[in-house]
Amino acid sequence: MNKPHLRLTGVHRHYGEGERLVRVLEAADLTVESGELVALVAPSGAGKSTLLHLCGLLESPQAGEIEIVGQPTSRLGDRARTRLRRSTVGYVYQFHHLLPEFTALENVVMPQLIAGRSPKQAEGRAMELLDLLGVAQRAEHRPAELSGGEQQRIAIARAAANRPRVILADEPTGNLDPETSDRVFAALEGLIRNEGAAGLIATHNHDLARRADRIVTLKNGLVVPHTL
Ligand SMILES: Nc1ncnc2c1ncn2[C@@H]1O[C@H](COP(=O)(O)OP(=O)(O)OP(=O)(O)O)[C@@H](O)[C@H]1O
Repeated sequence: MNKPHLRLTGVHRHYGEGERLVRVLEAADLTVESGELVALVAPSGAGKSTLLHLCGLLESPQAGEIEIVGQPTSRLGDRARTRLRRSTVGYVYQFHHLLPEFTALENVVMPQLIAGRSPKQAEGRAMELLDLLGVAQRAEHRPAELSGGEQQRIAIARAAANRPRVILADEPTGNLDPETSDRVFAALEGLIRNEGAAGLIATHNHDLARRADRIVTLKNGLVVPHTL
């Protein structure tokens, strides 16, 4: 049975104060179930990155609750938040942020070693993911030796390495050509569905957004259903 792996209830997030006050989210609600892919489409400055940062426990709301796999996070201290984030959330950025001095394989192994997996287990999982994403033959290459699409698929493998229950992606195909965007999106989509993660992907690409189970946008500080 599907369970919500990600749930936001009454979330407020604003920046600045007085004349500089920017209200981004006001009592926003959002639920993403296991294995569900939700596309977030909204104009620049609407608050997509803010919403993803909140879901990924990289920022905190001023009010409201964010639950990850049923665990409320508003009262967690910094260490507990970091632990929960590392064990449950995979984050893919527009620019891959791979470590340049390490190979593709090492980049995917690293977060698993931090999570306490043995090097052998970590390598096995990393190769399985690189294979699934069609970049296994690039395992020993460093990021600078890879194309943009390959780098991004390795970043997806890294985000998925610890079997996160929540996969968040902020414009993951923003700097890729249409064909590569398609492959990268398909890779993310496959992982979310096969591994039963809750997926939230911000994208400006309407064709890709239409492949999601649902599309949402941000309006008057709320997360609302959207049709393209
Ligand atoms: N640290 C901050 N301090 C002040 N204002 C901020 C901060 N972070 C974001 N904002 C403001 O919050 C609003 C939402 O920003 P956000 O980056 O979430 O938008 P976005 O939809 O991701 O935009 P884009 O598509 O251009 O990346 C913007 O008006 C932005 O200026």
